[in-house]
Amino acid sequence: MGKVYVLDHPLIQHKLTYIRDKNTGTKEFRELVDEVAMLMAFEITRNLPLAETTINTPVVETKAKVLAGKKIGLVPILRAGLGMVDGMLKLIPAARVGHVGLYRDPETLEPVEYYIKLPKDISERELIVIDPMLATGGSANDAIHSLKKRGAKQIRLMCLIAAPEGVEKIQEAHPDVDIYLAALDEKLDDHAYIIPGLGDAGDRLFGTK
Ligand SMILES: O=P(O)(O)OC[C@H]1O[C@H](OP(=O)(O)OP(=O)(O)O)[C@H](O)[C@@H]1O
Ligand SMILES: O=c1cc[nH]c(=O)[nH]1
Ligand SMILES: [Mg+2]
Repeated sequence: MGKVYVLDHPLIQHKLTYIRDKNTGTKEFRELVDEVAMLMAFEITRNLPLAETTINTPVVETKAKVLAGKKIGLVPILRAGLGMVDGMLKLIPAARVGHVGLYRDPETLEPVEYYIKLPKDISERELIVIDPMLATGGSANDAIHSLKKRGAKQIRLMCLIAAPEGVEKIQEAHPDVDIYLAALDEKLDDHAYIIPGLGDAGDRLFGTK
């Protein structure tokens, strides 16, 4: 079964509080999501392999470490996932970015895919699927199925906030996928919104409500 990591770094937790606050406006919300995504990228890249190289400092020749060149792909789920891409690219600037467009039908709560565009070599990349919200898990589940159908082999999922229902769904459907969160919340409400959550991530990011 996939592991669940809650990234409890104090800076992530502090910023998440302001992201949740309904009095935080669009500009600040966007900036905070960007910052938290960057901090989460720092944590999620902890296990990247290193290689040894030889360099010359101004004083002496020495052995030093460089990234071993593991290929990474970021896959935001549109729309809300877009808000986390730039923050992650600040730390992983060479990552390729694929896009999966999905929205959750407000009546059926079923995800509807409307767009997909991925780097050609996804089977060679470690993919990080990004979405601020993991609620029922339907959207992330579909996105991951879509990626696997197209050859993806190594996938991780990174979200700001998850409900236990969403985590369970991904763990059941994709036991090979580890999940990285800033918070694991209490439950879903009757409209499948996360409680306490942050409201509608896409609307708050793009000011559409
Ligand atoms: O786990 P689920 O129950 O599937 O819900 C989570 C999905 O809902 C939100 O997207 P939404 O459908 O609001 O689309 P948007 O990003 O375009 O606003 C969110 O960004 C996730 O993609
Ligand atoms: O709480 C939720 C659930 C789904 N999508 C959101 O944006 N927020
Ligand atoms: Mg939305």
